[in-house]
Amino acid sequence: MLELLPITGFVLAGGRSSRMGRDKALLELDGRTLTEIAIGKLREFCAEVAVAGSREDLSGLARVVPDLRPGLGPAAAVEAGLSASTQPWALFVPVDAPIVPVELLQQWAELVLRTEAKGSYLSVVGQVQPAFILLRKELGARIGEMVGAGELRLLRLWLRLDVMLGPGSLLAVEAETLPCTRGWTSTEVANVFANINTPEDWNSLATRLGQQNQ
Ligand SMILES: Nc1nc2c(ncn2[C@@H]2O[C@H](COP(=O)(O)OP(=O)(O)OP(=O)(O)O)[C@@H](O)[C@H]2O)c(=O)[nH]1
Repeated sequence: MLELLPITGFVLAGGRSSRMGRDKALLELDGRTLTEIAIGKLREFCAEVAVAGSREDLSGLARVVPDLRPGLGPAAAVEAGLSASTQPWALFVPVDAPIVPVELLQQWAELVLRTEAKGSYLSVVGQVQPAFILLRKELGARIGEMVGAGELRLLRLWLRLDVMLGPGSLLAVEAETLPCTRGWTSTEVANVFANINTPEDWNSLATRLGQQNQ
């Protein structure tokens, strides 16, 4: 069994799922919802696991932390999560990226927690994955100010935070450099981050996994 890290792991499970046309958090793969799949991964290495979103319907699965500013997107969920975290670090993963390997998340977190960094984001062949977020809890107030000032796009939030905290404070980790992706092509690495936004994305994932869409 892996050692649990001092992290509250949040599954980002709010949002409108408008492109999908049905609630992405409740889609099922192999008899488990995407929320259950994400929670299961975080439980393997995070000391606490919670759902970020105004989702009382998911409260049977884990502690639910409602958005402080509902309807404003994932940045507002990050604000709420940092404030509610019981651990010194908070990790956020989107519910709609169900095939990201747990080893990748865990190896990323272990690497970051060994550094002095204040936070980290993952990147894949030069592309930032803005919804995979690891931040020290102490950044909650600053993030709250930024979100309160209308900075709701995660990518812009990262850029501003980078400037505000100074060089080296945020660690960009390339997923290709983690031990668990050794020997993978860059396409294979990028593929595991593919998130599910539309029925077409969902069907092609199900086809790829050789499973029946439910
Ligand atoms: N807690 C919370 N999570 C959100 C919110 N908006 C999006 N998310 C989550 O963030 C991740 C990425 O969401 P998107 O696909 O960009 O947005 P979405 O609203 O779910 O879907 P669309 O309506 O199709 O854009 C998913 O895991 C969502 O569940 C929000 O307002 N609150």
